[in-house]
Amino acid sequence: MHKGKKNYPNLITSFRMNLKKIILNHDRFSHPERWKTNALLRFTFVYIKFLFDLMIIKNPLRMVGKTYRDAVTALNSLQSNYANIMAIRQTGDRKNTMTLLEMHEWSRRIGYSASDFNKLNIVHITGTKGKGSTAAFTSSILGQYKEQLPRIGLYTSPHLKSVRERIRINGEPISEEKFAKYFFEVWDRLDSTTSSLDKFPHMIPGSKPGYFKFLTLLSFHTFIQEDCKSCVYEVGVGGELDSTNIIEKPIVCGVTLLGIDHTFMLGDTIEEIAWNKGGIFKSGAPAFTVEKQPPQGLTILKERAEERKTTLTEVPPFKQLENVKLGIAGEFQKSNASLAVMLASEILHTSNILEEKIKCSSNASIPEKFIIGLQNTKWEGRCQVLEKGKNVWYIDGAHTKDSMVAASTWFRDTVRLSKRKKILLFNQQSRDANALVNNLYSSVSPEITFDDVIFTTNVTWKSGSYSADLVSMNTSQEDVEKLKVQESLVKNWNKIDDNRAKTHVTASIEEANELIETLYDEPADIFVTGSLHLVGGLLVVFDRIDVK
Ligand SMILES: Nc1ncnc2c1ncn2[C@@H]1O[C@H](COP(=O)(O)OP(=O)(O)OP(=O)(O)O)[C@@H](O)[C@H]1O
Ligand SMILES: [Mg+2]
Ligand SMILES: [Mg+2]
Repeated sequence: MHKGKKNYPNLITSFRMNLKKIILNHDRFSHPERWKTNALLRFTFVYIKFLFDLMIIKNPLRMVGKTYRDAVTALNSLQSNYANIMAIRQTGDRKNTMTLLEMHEWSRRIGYSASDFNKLNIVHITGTKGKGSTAAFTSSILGQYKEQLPRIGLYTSPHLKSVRERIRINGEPISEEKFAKYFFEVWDRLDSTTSSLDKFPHMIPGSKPGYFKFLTLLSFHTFIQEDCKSCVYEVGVGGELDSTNIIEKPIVCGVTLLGIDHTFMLGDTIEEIAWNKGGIFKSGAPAFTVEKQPPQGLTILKERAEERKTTLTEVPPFKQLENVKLGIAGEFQKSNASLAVMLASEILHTSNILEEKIKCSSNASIPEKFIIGLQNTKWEGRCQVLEKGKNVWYIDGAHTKDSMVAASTWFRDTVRLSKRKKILLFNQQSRDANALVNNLYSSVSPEITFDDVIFTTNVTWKSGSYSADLVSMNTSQEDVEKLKVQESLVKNWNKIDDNRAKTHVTASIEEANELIETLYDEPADIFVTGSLHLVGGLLVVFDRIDVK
């Protein structure tokens, strides 16, 4: 038997030698009958072994504990963003100033310096609401220039169904195989290197970066390996101290709508939040922002731009987009799309693809390719309409006041003429869930009255488990188990709802979906909102049903 390394040529050689042995067996002449049976048995054995070895070669990760599932399990073992927030809450240390120093050190250990990332021609986007949508629009516009820019990277957060959604190339999540391959390359490089304990006391040998930092490093590795010509980066939280701020030379920066969120990390006022977001500005990279920012926030952004020796330009909604059906629904997406136009224009101009930058005024003329890119943008879980059987689902992962108002207004305007039953499916675990429901209620009333309201946990399955990709939840397990939040939401709803919709509580998303199926024989419009974890979990449940 050929004992060489398992690779394709060796496998063929070994297969051929085994066949030869079977044929040349001396039984062939002395005992022809016995030879036939033996030969058949041996041939079957050799053939099965060949197929088995081939499988190992074709899928090397499966056999050595480096599958996509293994990668997700390993990733989930890293410190979550939630744990990070809890630590900050306990220590009162909002400004975790070590983050960036550490990011440089982790990068060094996986074989890169920050200057390697500069080659990725980066668009860096921050803001409170609309980062992901703006990033998706920008990537889709750039994707229209395939000849000059064959590969566009896109790094966003959080994910809905699968963590792969965070690292995309040409708008598509990278494959499970590629995710696992690059994941373990980064993981193993971290395992085989160390940092000086004097300089980096947190980086004790064997320790790894937290969940988000790891994914940020993985995105750089992936985009460099895949030779991406331009990359669009969404900030995780804030800007100044975010791990994506290791980006030193973006081509252009964008700031979407500012609002109050992540106050534990960023501060309680719009000024503090704006200061943090303005931390991504870099000299040499012009910055753009949407119009109608809260004035105090805009003032701080302008100061930050000056301090960083760059310009900040407000982008008005472009007239030419008024009648364009954008790939992401919702009136407010017009401002995100307009911002994306300016960001893409900068990349295309510096790459010598567009001779002139697009003029930043409401009557600017926008090239046809831009319009097609905006129309073709795909972004699940934001103002998404899904028809399933007799029901229509209206899905939006809104979880802050502004986006709840925006999403509820979108639902109200989309279904106001429909005579169908109306159902609300809501989840929010860790924020002020009652306040969000109040925003929702006042935005849809009086036009929309719900027949049923379901408050669910964000647990995916009836068995009490989460889909593996959704384990990194920012949820206190204890609260989920006791359904505390949901019970309190029911009480609150009964206070605010004059029409007295029937209220229900479910312990999982799967259960909520089953309940909805049994509520009515007639069709219903179902509004799903409150958290991206609910939306992601529901889409996973739908996928399972579709497979069945
Ligand atoms: N300009 C806007 N005004 C109000 N709501 C918005 C705006 N843009 C997006 N949203 C809403 O915000 C939510 C998240 O959208 P998106 O993913 O684009 O934003 P994000 O900034 O990436 O949010 P996240 O904090 O979840 O990462 C969605 O519910 C969307 O409908
Ligand atoms: Mg956010
Ligand atoms: Mg996002």
